[in-house]
Amino acid sequence: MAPIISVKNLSKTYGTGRKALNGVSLDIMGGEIFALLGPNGAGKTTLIGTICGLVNPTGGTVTVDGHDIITDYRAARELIGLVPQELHTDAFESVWDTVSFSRGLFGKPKNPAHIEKVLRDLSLWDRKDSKIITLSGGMKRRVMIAKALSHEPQILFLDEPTAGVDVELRKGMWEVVRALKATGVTIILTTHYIEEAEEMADRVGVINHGELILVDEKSALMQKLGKKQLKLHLDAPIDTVPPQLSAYDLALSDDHNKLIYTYDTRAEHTGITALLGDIRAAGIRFHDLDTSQSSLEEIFVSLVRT
Ligand SMILES: Nc1ncnc2c1ncn2[C@@H]1O[C@H](COP(=O)(O)OP(=O)(O)OP(=O)(O)O)[C@@H](O)[C@H]1O
Repeated sequence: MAPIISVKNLSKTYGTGRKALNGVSLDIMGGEIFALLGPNGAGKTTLIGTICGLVNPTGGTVTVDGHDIITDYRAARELIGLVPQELHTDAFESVWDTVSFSRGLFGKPKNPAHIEKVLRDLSLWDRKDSKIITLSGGMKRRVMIAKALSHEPQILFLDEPTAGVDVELRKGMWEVVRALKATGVTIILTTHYIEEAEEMADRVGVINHGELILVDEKSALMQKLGKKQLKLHLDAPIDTVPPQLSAYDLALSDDHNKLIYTYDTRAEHTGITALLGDIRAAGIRFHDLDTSQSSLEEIFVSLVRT
């Protein structure tokens, strides 16, 4: 199957000299949900903006369903719906009008049946006559999606769809995105939340300093990223990790008061039970323990290092 989006050796250097994309190549397959992960300033918005024709690349090519985004801009852009990070709609317009207007911007003839379907799919139908200003935050975000879907695109870009929303709303948004996938729309989303990528994506790409450092099936990536740490607070400091515990690859904190065990949350056996038994056998006592999950930021750092 040919990819619906094909990015080849894409580069972008802004007028300031800032290199935001450096030789990015990526194929997106029709019907998949692709999550683009990356720390602030990694180049996610620049990559999306370039594919959507909002940012001019300085090198490389992008085709959308075979249409070059520069030489065949209109055809490429028509296939794409973009939901930007910020909500900017006219607060005093009705839901129906604002979504219908978005369709008009693409020069598409009126199609009330499609607008109705989009609003129903996004659970906005009973608010179609409400002014945007009267809607909750979650509804406003769904209006942004409805606007992006108004011209019947095959591909939907969501830039940080759940940034700053509470857990409840985030879950609602995930359901909306899953339902859209079921209608055959290809979805590319950017996120800081590893949980979001884990919940939704078929594949995940990690971008850092303008380079795509990893693209993988979600399940494979989560295996690599799903590291947790167990910290044991010792009764008394120790000089070194005793040799009989060498199999666990333990680290000793700088103050020699804590033993740190890194394990894989998704492995069948974490090894914690055996470790605690062997620590006791080695005569080491501890009075407290805690666990922590590596943050996305830390994961990126470790990915970049390897
Ligand atoms: N219009 C611009 N002019 C100059 N530099 C820019 C411009 N837009 C972005 N940059 C720079 O390019 C780099 C990539 O920015 P980009 O917005 O693509 O990152 P991002 O991964 O989307 O970050 P965030 O998660 O903060 O949105 C950053 O260093 C940013 O400061």
